[in-house]
Amino acid sequence: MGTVHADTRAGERMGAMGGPRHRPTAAIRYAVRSALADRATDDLVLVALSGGADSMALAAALAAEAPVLGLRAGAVIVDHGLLTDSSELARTTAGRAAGLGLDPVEIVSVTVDPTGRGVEAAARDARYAALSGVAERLGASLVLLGHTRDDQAEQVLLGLARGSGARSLAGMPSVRGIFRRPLLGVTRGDTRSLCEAANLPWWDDPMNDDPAYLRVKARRALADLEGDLGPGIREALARTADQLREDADHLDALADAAYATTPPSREGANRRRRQPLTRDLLPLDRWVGRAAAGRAHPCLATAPHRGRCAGRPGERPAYRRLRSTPHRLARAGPDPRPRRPESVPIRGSDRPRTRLGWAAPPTRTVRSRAVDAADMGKDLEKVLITEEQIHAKLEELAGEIATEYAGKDLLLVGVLKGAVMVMADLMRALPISAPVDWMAVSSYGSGTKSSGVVRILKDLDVDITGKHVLIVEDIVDSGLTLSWIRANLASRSPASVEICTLLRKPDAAKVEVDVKWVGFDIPNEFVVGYGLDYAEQYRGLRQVGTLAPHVYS
Ligand SMILES: O=P(O)(O)OC[C@H]1O[C@H](OP(=O)(O)OP(=O)(O)O)[C@H](O)[C@@H]1O
Ligand code: HPA
Repeated sequence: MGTVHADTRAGERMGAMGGPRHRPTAAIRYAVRSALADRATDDLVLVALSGGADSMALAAALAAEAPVLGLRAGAVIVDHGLLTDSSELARTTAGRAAGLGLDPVEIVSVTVDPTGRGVEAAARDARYAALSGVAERLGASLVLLGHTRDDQAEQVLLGLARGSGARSLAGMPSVRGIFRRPLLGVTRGDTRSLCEAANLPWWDDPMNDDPAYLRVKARRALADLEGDLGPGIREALARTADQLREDADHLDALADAAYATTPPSREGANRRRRQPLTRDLLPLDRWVGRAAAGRAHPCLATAPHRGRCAGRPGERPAYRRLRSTPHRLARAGPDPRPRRPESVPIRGSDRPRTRLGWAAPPTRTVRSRAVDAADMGKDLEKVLITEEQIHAKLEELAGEIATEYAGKDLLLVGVLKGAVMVMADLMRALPISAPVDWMAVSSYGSGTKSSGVVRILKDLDVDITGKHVLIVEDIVDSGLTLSWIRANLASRSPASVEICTLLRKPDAAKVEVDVKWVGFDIPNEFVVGYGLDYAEQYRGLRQVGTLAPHVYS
């Protein structure tokens, strides 16, 4: 890496740039000024400089605009080492950048390893990594890239040829992380024109003429198309990219919203298939993601499905591909792989798992069998809270709750299934009458890990706008469920949202939840009874306790 310092001729160069009456110069300077408008005084902005006309014009505009906006401006030249004279070219370009008044100017040498993906992709990855690295080291807040409308048109054409959906037709975004592309609205002709007006030399990368590269092929194809279809083709393709980007963003936003309200896919592919498409569609990319990890029905683990998910973080599979998934499942029939045994092994943990991934006492296997009611008590190792204690506590809480909500429009919201007992007894203890509604939720978590993101399995039947909502729960353990539910309900414009829980494990808290009424704080042990289950058993116990080791063996 080398550093070249600025010379003092920058002002002269700027004066020679063509001035406001030179249309391409004005357009490029305006584009750069707009891209910098949100920067704070003294921010450092870098330009990624290849030495070609596009990036030289961008560098000149940055050098002219930055001082006006109170910003610092520098340049980074990435030497890909792909040409024999690449280091000399890099040095020359650095000298030109310094001549524009950019400071600092840095050259970064990268190694391009094309194995398995081609030179273009490997060079791009190496370049972006190098640019990010320099920006971070220098504390730059932005890196400007010199892609023009012509590059955008080529990008869209390449996306069209790939046939891979809206996101790839959306072309290059003008903003991605620290990178900005201010010149997407100007043409390659404009950048050359600015360079000529400013008497700025540039060099043409011979790789830009090598038909071995896809981009060069696209450039030539576009030139042909322009001949046949008229000169507006580049602009039209770039406009298509803008429109499709908005569409793709909107679909992503719809997908996120749908995730928040669609039932989960716990029970497997066959059940999911029966759900209506509208609700089913967007969570299907979760299925496709599972396919990538080999966990879903094997018919989903095909290359296209995998390919759309794996290795492209942040990109969703195309709508059409998702839409085909239920049909694939329907055609493929049941999963041919051996089914899980009836017993459910407890993976990766010595505690049973809930929907949010917490665990319980030493455990190997849970038999999914009915437990004789008479045996339930025998399966307890220790009773932590007796039936009498529970009822006394609920009477006490009910009194406080009645005082708090006297004369108010109260709605009790129970969280299925564990809260059934608490709700039933609390309602009967309440001296006021209040309607009740239920929610059922499930975590997005996979395996024994929870993301803490919850999905609604069953939503409330009623609108809670203006109502005082009291969430009634059996237990607050990690707090993840309740903090999510509370935030979700709070977003529906109720008059208030409070929580009442019979049990709380202060030592298990992963997030702080403000619980207004707590029956008992208990130690961080796995408990059952009074609505709380272990593998769906023991909910009917009248007391709360811990299970004996023989249950887990
Ligand atoms: O504080 P957290 O770690 O989020 O755990 C609390 C949640 O766990 C229990 O539900 P569970 O997932 O066992 O479902 P269930 O009510 O159907 O038994 C309980 O009813 C809470 O909703
Ligand atoms: N037991 C049963 N269900 C639970 C628990 C527990 O300790 N914590 C959260 N859900």
